Amino acid sequence: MPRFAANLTMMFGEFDFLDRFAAAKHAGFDAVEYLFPYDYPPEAIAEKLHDHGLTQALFNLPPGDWAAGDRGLAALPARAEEFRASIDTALRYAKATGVGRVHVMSGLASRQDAAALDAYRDALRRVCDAAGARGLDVLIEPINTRDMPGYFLDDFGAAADLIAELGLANLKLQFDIYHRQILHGDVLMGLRELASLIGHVQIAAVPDRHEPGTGELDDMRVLRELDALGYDGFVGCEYRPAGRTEDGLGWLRAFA
Ligand SMILES: O=C(O)C(=O)[C@H](O)CO
Ligand SMILES: [Mg+2]
Repeated sequence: MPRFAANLTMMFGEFDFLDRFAAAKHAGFDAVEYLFPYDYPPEAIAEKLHDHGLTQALFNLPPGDWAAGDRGLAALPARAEEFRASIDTALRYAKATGVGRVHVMSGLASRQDAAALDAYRDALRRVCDAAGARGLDVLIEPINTRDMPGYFLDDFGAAADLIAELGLANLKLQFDIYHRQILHGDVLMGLRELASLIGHVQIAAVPDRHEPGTGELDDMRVLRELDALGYDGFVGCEYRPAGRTEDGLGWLRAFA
């Protein structure tokens, strides 16, 4: 049975970030994820997790300067030093929060650019090595280029090929159902074919990224498929609630 994690970057926006932990617990979640914890000291996050009995499911490595347009550093040869420093930062937060996996964003680059591809391979080897020594998995996530134009990793097949090529035991696929449907469709077959590579799943309705069950896919059927495949990892609820977060949780209560 998948375990659901509230994505505190997108959900519970009615509250300040540090108050979203309590709100998620109150709404029935036992786990949380978010994009970045770095605006807050690791101890502050750890305290919230502890106080509310929450498991940290996932967060991302620092992505560079998000406000200036960075969307990760891993495939950017000119930012290799910054990427190395970002691993140390993420691992400090990993230690404090007890998270079991971190997502590495590739950045904006072309996969046809040999230097970018080399930088990406090097970056993944490096982060998998450092994270693996602490028992953590590293995730890569194909992201659709309507939401993130120019994103390097915009193809599930390319992600699977890279994981196979690199052969790193703790490198896994972050299967975001929303991105998969926009990029390729064929969601159930994608889950079946890639099941052995999947280290984390996220869900949102397509195309508006609202609550599951409000878009073009039968999200309940997708979740049942995950269950049938024996997936017992986290499903991050990475959607923007159409209204108050709490009012839109009927889909979750219906599934659980
Ligand atoms: O956008 C997503 O789907 C993600 O999961 C990334 O972590 C951030 O863009
Ligand atoms: Mg995602």
